[in-house]
Amino acid sequence: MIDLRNLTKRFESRGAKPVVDDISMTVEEGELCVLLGPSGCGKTTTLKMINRLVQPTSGQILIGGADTARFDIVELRRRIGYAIQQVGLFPNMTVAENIGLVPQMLGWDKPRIRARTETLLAMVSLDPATYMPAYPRDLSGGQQQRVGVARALAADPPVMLMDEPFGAIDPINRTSIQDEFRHIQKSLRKTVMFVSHDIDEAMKMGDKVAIFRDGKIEQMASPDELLARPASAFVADFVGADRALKRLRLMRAADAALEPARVARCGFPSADARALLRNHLADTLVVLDAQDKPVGHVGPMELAAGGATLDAAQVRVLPAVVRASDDLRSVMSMLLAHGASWLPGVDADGRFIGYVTHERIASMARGACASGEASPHAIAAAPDAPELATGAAR
Ligand SMILES: Nc1ncnc2c1ncn2[C@@H]1O[C@H](COP(=O)(O)OP(=O)(O)OP(=O)(O)O)[C@@H](O)[C@H]1O
Repeated sequence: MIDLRNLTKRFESRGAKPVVDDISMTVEEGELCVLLGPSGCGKTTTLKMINRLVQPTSGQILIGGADTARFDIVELRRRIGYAIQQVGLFPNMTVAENIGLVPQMLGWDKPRIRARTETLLAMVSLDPATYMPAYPRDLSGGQQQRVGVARALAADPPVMLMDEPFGAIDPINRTSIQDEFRHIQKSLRKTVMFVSHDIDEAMKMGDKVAIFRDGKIEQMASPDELLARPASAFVADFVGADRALKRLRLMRAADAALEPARVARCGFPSADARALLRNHLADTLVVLDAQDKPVGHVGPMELAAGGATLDAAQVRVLPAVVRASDDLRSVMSMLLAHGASWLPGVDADGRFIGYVTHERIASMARGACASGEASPHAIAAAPDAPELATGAAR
């Protein structure tokens, strides 16, 4: 846990006005907190006070409940991993030597350092055999930043400070390293303070986001809370006019899927299928195969044109399916691309989990439907609805 209490920093050259002004905040163990705000608002200075690259003017910094002012500075820095945009790899050392530096200072033996270096390189998706003997000049900017992250993790510090660590990476590689780092951070339960300029990065990475303004914290909250309820005009402005769309990125198709029982299968009585449509005030049924995977859909017209039971020839092709883990912004974009008002959601095995509709997503973006609440158009099955597909309902 990182606990900042009434932390203030004044630089003499900057006069009486503090650049960090009496801030208090707590980052719980295993949490990643992003410091976000305009240039010059004191984010980096806050970070640097934690590992004492900058000496606080006043206030307290506690790590794991202990006041860091009492720690020996070398010991303090060994306990805190630090990754910065400029990376700062030593050019005359190999990648392995760069990563092994702190473990070596801690007196680890060579086999342990080698094993750790191999694990960390694999973790950041760099092949250990190829990259351990390489020099920083042999690597791209993005690869250097990956090594920088591996080095910050080397001695397994409980706390990590990261200052725009992915800032120099192109957007495509940045997305993948953000995903990888978030996965590593969650699985290793590192407590991380992460400075960013990038609102999308902050919303994606942070358990909490602290919005800084002129050395003060304007609002600290979860990404969803910040987007849904910005505490001030400054925060609303900062998170952007498209905050409803940004919120959609934080939500998954699984949270939006509705009416998993509104389904049919080939061979089912057409009269029952029509009754199911009536009872749900719906104009379509997803048709499932024996494994509960969507194979198409039918509406009243197909049912009217067919015989007594539903036949494969009546089933219309689905334009696409949505995976449960897809974020709702991507789903919205799929709906628009296909000109569809809904698409079937499927789980990791391809089994139907429900309808993901345009209306439901719009309603979630507005915040009208917290997950779990019924959407206004979700009409529950009437008690006399035929039990066409109990096997598919979940
Ligand atoms: N050593 C220093 N001496 C004097 N002023 C400094 C020093 N370090 C930082 N500052 C000033 O303190 C203010 C806050 O700087 P800081 O680097 O913490 O901001 P930031 O929010 O991290 O900005 P950015 O996003 O641009 O990195 C700035 O106005 C900066 O010029």
